[in-house]
Amino acid sequence: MALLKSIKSKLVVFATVASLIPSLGLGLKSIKSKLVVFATLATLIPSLGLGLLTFRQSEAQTNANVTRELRALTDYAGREMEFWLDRRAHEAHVTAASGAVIEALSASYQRRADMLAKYPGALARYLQSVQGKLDAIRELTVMNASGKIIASSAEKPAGATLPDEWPQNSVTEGLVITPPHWNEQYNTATLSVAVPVLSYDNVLMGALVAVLDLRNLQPHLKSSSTSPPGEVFLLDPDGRVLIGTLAEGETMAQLDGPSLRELLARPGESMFFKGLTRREVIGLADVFHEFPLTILAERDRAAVYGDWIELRNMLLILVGMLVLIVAAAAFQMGRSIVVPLQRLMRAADRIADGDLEVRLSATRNDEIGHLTKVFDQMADRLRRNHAEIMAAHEAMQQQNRMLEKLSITDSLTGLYNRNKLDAILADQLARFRRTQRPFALLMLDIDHFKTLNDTYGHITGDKILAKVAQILLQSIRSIDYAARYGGDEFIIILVETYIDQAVKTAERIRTHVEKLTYPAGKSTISITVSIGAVECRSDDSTTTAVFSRADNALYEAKRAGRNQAYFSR
Ligand SMILES: Nc1nc2c(ncn2[C@@H]2O[C@H](COP(=O)(O)OP(=O)(O)OP(=O)(O)O)[C@@H](O)[C@H]2O)c(=O)[nH]1
Repeated sequence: MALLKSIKSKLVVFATVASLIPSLGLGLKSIKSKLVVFATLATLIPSLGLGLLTFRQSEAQTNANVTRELRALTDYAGREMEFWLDRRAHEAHVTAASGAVIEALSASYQRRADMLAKYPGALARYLQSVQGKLDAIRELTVMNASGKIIASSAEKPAGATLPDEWPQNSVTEGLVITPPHWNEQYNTATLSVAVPVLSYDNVLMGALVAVLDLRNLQPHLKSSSTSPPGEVFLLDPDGRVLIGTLAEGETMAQLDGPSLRELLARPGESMFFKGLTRREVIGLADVFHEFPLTILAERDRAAVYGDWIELRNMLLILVGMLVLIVAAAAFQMGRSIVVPLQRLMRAADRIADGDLEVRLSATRNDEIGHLTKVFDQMADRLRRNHAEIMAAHEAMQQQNRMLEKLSITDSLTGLYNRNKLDAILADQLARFRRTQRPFALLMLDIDHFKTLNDTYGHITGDKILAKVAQILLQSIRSIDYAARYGGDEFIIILVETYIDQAVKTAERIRTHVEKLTYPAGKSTISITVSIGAVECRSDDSTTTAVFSRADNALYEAKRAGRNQAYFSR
């Protein structure tokens, strides 16, 4: 039973732990663990509930059946005992009514010395002969009315202590039974039956006491064919076993006090207790009405409930396995939902982080597969839109760059325009103030350009302007600036340059321009430039001041005959 109990408790603990593990491990936050817990509970509660309910009912039914059978056993034993006693009483009555007994007691009663001397021996032999024929009787003793033993079948008659009221009882009831007890002399459980011996004229002369061997009753306690299974015992008032139906060799202990008291307190009611063989039994007691004798019927509990317990354990194992299977299926189902969802979540996170190169391939045809497909389409559309936006952005940036360039470029020559020139000059002036490193400014003007225009036309004039711009760009460093100031005037800013170096650059430009020849029909155009050069000074408070000084220098160059560079410090 201890083993079965432990299996049962293990299963209960297992089922509880199995249902708790996912919830403990995952804190019931994920869909997966929620599904597992739900499926486990949905399986565990109805199957365990229904199963246990059924088993409770079947246990109650089994209990009722066993109780009924045990009652049948005690009833049967009680009836058999009564029959047996009746038969023994009858045998005692017949013996008591025999002439030998009556005459012997008559002699004693009449105090006839001759008879008294003759009868005891003869009576004893008679009693021995009768007792020898009756299996259930161990001793027959004849007593006179005052309780004195007249004769006995036994050498040492056990005698009997007859109750004080015996003479009356014996006449009226005809029978006195002493409580059964363990008889050391005969080494068996016995009880004594005393029947009155009456004279022929119905006067009580004495009694015949028969000592009955209860072992003789033992085969009658249970019917081998009709009695239900179980063992029957007769107990004395202290709970000691007098006889029982147990097979020979089975050792029997005394019933423990509390169990005995409880059994006696509820006669006919079954209960579980440690039986006489120290095994767990279900049993009930009945009290014999004639005298203090308890009839105990019991059955081995394992034998009664063995099948039931096995079935219950099977149910628990089945439920445990069912829970495991369902939990595993739910876990798998949860996984099949959660894993693709996690894939989708990771992909969504990557998109949220700006990585649009996410592609999921939908391998399933269910809702998740549909969701994955839609997600892929959305990501595709997002990629296309993003590419379009990026292309538009790039185009816009290019346009902006072009616009920016146009806004600072002279369209005819490709040099910086006047606006940009103003900004560059302001910047250089500020830089000079910061670093005290001067820059130089060259102002150029094509000589007699009006005449050239007038002679060869404006288009040729434009081409000459572009050629001069080209020479300017080729003549300066990459850090320097060249701009068209307006009409046929150009400005060059030489960064971190003193006037001496500036004059050299101006001279180089002048020479290049002078050497320039441009074909125009049959003739060739040659041009010259006049250049005014200045170095910025600390008293140049504005860009206009620098321009003004450069303009003056140019004017001086023109005035000096053109095709020359003039500088002022
Ligand atoms: N082809 C062409 N001519 C221009 C352009 N802008 C201005 N001009 C002309 O350039 C001429 C400039 O003449 P000026 O600088 O005043 O006089 P000049 O003939 O060069 O004489 P000096 O400068 O004194 O040597 C004018 O006739 C303008 O019409 C232009 O973009 N293209």
